[in-house]
Amino acid sequence: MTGTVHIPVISIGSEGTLDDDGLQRLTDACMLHGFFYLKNEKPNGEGYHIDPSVVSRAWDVAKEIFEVPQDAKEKVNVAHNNSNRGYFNSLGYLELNKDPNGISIRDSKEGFFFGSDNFLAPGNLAPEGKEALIPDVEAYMRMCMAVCQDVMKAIATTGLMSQLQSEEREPETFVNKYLSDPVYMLKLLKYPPHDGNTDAHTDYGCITLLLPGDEGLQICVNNEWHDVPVIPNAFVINFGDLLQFWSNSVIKSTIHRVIYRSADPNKYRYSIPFFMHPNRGSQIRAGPENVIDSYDYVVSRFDKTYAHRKKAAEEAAAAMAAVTESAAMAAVTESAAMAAVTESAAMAAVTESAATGPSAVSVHV
Ligand SMILES: O=C(O)CCC(=O)C(=O)O
Ligand SMILES: [Fe+2]
Repeated sequence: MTGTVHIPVISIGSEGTLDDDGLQRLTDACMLHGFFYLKNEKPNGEGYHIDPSVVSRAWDVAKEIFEVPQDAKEKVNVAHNNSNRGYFNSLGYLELNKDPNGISIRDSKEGFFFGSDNFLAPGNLAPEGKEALIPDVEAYMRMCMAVCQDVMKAIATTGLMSQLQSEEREPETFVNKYLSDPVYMLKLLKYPPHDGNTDAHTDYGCITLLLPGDEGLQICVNNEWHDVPVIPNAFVINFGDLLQFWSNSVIKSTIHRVIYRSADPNKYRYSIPFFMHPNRGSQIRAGPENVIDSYDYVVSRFDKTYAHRKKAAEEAAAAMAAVTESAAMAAVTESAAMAAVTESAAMAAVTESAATGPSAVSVHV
């Protein structure tokens, strides 16, 4: 069942700040469903926070990158690397469905993963012949990062994150400590016209900035599904599980999904979600005894969600175990060698002392 829910609309101008009305709407959005629309302009319609030409290039790339034969996509499949970059389809999902009514919809989209250099391993991928598209995606990601930093700065000032120390609520201090070099990733997604789906889920991290190319996004409120209609030239922003944890559940990470059905058999749905998380090494506090490492948390969610990541995590754990074992073996060998050296020194000393009679040299073995 679908109906409408209140999703605030907030305008942000080129300088990235919000007026009092914007801050109030942001507070409402955080506490209500953790979803809001972000208009890419000041309330009076002037000034762009994200350059429209960068957005328009991102759309061009989203469409063009899929226009290669399937085997060219498969050559850059995420399963072939440990950096979670490249092509994926929904065959590899392990954990998604969070529909409170237990209804699972077959995830049917395909996509390309991109990310910041500090996520797993640097270097973005595109199919052979499409490598020139990568800088446009990277430019778009940097723009998204700046917007998400501004939204997070504003949130830090609202008092909704009660675990922040008082000086951390100061926007520049907050950004310098937690978001100066954030971990981020982006997906270019393509949904088929007849049954384009993303199964019910919550996002993992802090903040998601979505460019939805068409209708289909829904959020789950009180066990019922509600449409999130497209507003032209507006992004949809929502918050993830890490921010919910960080704010002691004051900021909501709401279950959402995509169900796309087009009457036009040629009308695919494209969308571009961008996900941002704190700097590597950030310790996220929800209470004195409740602290997690943001990066470990995000990677562990990836490892649970995707078959290729689960495999990579298992291989990494096996490699770690082998290293630990060989280090243990080396330590054993070394200590045997040390013992042999010590023993032979002792023997030499004994021999020497036997030859020279009692001496002041004491030998510890
Ligand atoms: O495609 C969309 O509109 C939303 C996708 C989404 O929720 C996600 O990738 O986390
Ligand atoms: Fe999502």
